[in-house]
Amino acid sequence: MSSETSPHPSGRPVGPVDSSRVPRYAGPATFARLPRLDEVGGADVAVVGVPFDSGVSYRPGARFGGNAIREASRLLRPYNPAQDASPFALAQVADAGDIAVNPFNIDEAVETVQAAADEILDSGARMMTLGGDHTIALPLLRSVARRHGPVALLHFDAHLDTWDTYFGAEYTHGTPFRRAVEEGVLDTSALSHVGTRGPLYGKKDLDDDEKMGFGIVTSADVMRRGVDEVTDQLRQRIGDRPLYISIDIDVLDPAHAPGTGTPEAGGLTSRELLEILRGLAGCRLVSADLVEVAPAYDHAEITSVAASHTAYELTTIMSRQIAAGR
Ligand SMILES: N=C(N)NCCCC(=O)O
Ligand SMILES: [Zn+2]
Ligand SMILES: [Zn+2]
Repeated sequence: MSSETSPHPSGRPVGPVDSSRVPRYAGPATFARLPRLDEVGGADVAVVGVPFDSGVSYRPGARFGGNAIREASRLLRPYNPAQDASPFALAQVADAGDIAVNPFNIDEAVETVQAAADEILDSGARMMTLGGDHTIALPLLRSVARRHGPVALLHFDAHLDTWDTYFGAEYTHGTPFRRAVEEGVLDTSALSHVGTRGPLYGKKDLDDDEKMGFGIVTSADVMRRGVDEVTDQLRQRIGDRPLYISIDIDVLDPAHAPGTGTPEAGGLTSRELLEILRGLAGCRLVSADLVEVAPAYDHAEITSVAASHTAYELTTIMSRQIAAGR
């Protein structure tokens, strides 16, 4: 397969396969048709799949999310006009494959994800994870905090995911951010949920969440106040802190993302999500995850296409930061 840019030893990043020469539906899928990490030796941004969904409370299937996003990402192109940037020319972005996580033992899976993330971050790369359920945000945040100290968090989700336990279990997809606050891996002066909606177990859910330091921009706030105002507010809260963005695809309305495990009506449009992300382009984004894509419930790749574009905006933000030396 031919590549658009020359190999890394020449000093220039290896870009995606040229889709004007090799049909975009040909060959095994990597994210955005980028090279595999082992083909380029090292990366500035490592895209990595996390095939894990043993922490879910309802529909399973997010273990298949990473590969569905890779398949849908075949249609991404190398220039991002919304951010006026060619993300894969500004930095070496590569597909690092999947982390081999134990589906039968959540504690072990959490450790495996953390160890794999440590290895990626220790190489100096930023990390964009694809797939998995929201349980994995905890080990990813532990790893990011080990490198950067407590980070600002922007959490896009229908749900708070700051609940305490399910069936007595501490590590589930509904509890990662409570654990993260307890463990001190988050900068509690800069925590925001975006897109929150839907029924809760009780008002205490919100009281607990506020005590942990979270601010909430609900899905209805985005609709009423508009993308620009909301994004300004988020940007101010983040400031120059190292930032982690965690995106649960169920932040989107089920019309925009049916392929997910715990859908809630009344969510963001994919246009709103993409525009909010673009408005965060100047932020010091150190790593990000995109979770809860469950392809078995998807139709016509609606969810995985939205997810692939979301990951594209995130990798563009990271590449621009790298090119700017931040
Ligand atoms: N989709 C995520 N991450 N969490 C949803 C948990 C909602 C619940 O079962 O109560
Ligand atoms: Zn959710
Ligand atoms: Zn979630």
